[in-house]
Amino acid sequence: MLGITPIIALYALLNVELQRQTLIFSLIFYLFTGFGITGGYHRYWSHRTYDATIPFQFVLMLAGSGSIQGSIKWWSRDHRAHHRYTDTIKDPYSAHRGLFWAHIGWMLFKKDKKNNGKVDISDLNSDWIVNFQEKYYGIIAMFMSFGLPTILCGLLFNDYKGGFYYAGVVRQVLLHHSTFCVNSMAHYFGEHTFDDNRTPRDHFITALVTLGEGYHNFHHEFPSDYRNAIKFYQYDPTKWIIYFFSLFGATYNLNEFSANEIEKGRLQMQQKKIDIARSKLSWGIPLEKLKKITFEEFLREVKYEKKKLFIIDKVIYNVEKFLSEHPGGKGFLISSIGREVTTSFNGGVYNHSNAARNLMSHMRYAILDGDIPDTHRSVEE
Ligand code: HEM
Repeated sequence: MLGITPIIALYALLNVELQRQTLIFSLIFYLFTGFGITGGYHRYWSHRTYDATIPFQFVLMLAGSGSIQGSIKWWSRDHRAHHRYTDTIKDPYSAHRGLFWAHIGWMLFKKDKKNNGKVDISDLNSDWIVNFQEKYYGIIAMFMSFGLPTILCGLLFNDYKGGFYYAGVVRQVLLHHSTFCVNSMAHYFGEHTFDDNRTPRDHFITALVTLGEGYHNFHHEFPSDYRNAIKFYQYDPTKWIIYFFSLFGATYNLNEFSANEIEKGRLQMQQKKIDIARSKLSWGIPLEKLKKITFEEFLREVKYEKKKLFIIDKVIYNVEKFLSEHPGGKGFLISSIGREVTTSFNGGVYNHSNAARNLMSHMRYAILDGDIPDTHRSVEE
């Protein structure tokens, strides 16, 4: 199927006329069958992120079958393994095996069965809709993917041929690759919003292509949430549709992860990024690594060794190289040498900016050991 349908789709694009009504129908049918995968196979059966009435589940099953992506049981089993063993050899579509493998290679090449990650699918085994679909999968999938669109376009617009080729084959090929992008693009492009230990990423473009599944970093962190992005305006039509049907009771118990925990994860990741950026900058010699000298030793160095030192907040600074660069003028610094000038620095003379305080860290010389006689403290001018 993966190899034949793209060739038929290409033939259709080059040879079969596309009517306007058939195009519109194909788009709607694309959304319908796509939602069968994102809202059905994925968020309902694989992750149980919400509950749904039996008729709604049945429609989800039919819609998902129409995308020809295997049975619910097969799809969800592999998907649970993907979550449990993300990026490892037991992950069926591990992104560590390359973009092509994650996108489609994992279905084209034979896999070693001993690498199949074990997951619990007891709930799927006891789900009668899942079992019904498993039993009649071939016939349901063929009818939903090709039969139904052909019949409907034929009866509605007298376009059986367009219905088969465009609403059937072309739609199905596009939908395949849209879903496959969740395993490939969503693990390669975008932001690690909540966790950067594994490959899933958040990206708006991937969300556009995949009916909202592109906020994949969020999804891997909070897979039990029915949403893939928490802000109502973030592009996730699957979330909107599930919510819309909850207004009529067709879906219910929509699970949302604790907002507090989501925010914690986001902030921790931001902190991690800040820490990495910080570590690339020079912040001066850390205070704990400075030598300690007494006030008498400090005075001796100033008097006999002619060092240009002064004290601010118990830290001794050497401003020798800074004298002529000081934006406030050389005079203020020279008159501060051999003194404790905390008050002057913090507003007594001038309240320095954050930039000045950062700059100052590069002039650290020593830590003051003990107290300072009052006669050597800051002056107010
Ligand atoms: C290592 C220590 C010091 C550093 C790195 C430093 C740095 C600076 C910098 C960057 C400015 C520009 C304005 C700003 O960014 O806030 C400035 C302005 C100034 N500083 Fe300092 N300063 C130091 C110590 C002192 C001391 C001890 C005094 C006074 C006793 C002083 C007095 C002034 C004055 C009066 C201005 C000018 C304000 C103006 O007219 O705009 N500074 N300093």
